[in-house]
Amino acid sequence: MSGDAGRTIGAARQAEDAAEASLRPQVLDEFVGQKASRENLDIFIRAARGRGDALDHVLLHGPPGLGKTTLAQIVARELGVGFRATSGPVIQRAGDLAAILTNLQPRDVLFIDEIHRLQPAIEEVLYPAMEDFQLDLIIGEGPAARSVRIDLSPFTLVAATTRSGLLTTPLRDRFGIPLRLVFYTAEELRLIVARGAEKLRFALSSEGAEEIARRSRGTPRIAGRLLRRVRDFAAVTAAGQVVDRALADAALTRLEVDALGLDAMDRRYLRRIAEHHHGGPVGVETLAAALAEARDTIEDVIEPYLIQEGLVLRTSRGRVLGELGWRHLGLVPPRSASQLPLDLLSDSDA
Ligand SMILES: Nc1ncnc2c1ncn2[C@@H]1O[C@H](COP(=O)(O)OP(=O)(O)OP(=O)(O)O)[C@@H](O)[C@H]1O
Repeated sequence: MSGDAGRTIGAARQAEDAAEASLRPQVLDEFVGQKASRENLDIFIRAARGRGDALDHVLLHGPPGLGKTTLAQIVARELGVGFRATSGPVIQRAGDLAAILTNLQPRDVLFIDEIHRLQPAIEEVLYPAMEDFQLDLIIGEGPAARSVRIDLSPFTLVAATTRSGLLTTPLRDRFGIPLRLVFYTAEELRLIVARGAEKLRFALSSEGAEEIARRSRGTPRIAGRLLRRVRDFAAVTAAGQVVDRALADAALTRLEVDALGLDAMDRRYLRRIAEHHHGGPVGVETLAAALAEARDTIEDVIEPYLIQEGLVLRTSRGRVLGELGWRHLGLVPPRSASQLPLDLLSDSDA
């Protein structure tokens, strides 16, 4: 029974992944938004290509679904080199990383997702590999152990993390090109949605695209997902019609995506702070336990957008519901909530 359920979820996930891949931009020019990062990358890629060198190592950081994997693939394509992908938690032993590194061709791109989850011992193997394209391995154990040095082809490490604050300083310092990805504007997302609809041969009006974009939490991955769900909804309820704003709104409302683009989980989070903690401050661990979510999910997936939109504030004493948060829930903020705490934490203090 559980095996079947696992297969079903696996199959659904695979279908979603395939649908997502079909919407991925292939070259830098097709990549919408992230102007500063895109322009910097463009210059560094041209320079590396001109010199025939490997591009310097790139660190992409920012919330999930903003295009880190997509950009890494584009970097390899623009450089005209091979692309190899892995992720921090998958690399269990130094030998796993050594096998990947020794198989790279000159100037290849190695993408490591979730690099903040790399084990410290493996991180140490990465330092000389990144700096001098050399691998120092210990072979054998005890008195017979000896160290061997292997030369690697020059390569580019493109690493992604949702939390650059969790990286050790020596690792962070080894990336010559650190790029921070930010939430997309509604206009950028409208363009992504309109192009996606074109690729899916789905008749969506400009206002329909705008409605989906506005409710995508600043995130292309969510925009792509909502676009596919609106298409499903329209195919059943309004076959053959151009999907306009009203139809998009009806589909999104049915999906419980509200006017600000928040989903049921976002609202549970906000309501918890309002109703159980009088608007906060409340610690993230307390919220995670109450909502039965991992702390990482709260901090990486739920909070960044709510904080950016001013619905929630992060203070040294915990999370506080902002006035907008109260209003969004249709509640009146208690008088003290309008006095903003002065000890707000900056983005990097997690
Ligand atoms: N700038 C963009 N223009 C168009 N589509 C984009 C853009 N960025 C991302 N996408 C789309 O959003 C989806 C998610 O992108 P991607 O997998 O690269 O995100 P990510 O930041 O690597 O997320 P995660 O770190 O969670 O894997 C992809 O389907 C991709 O097509």
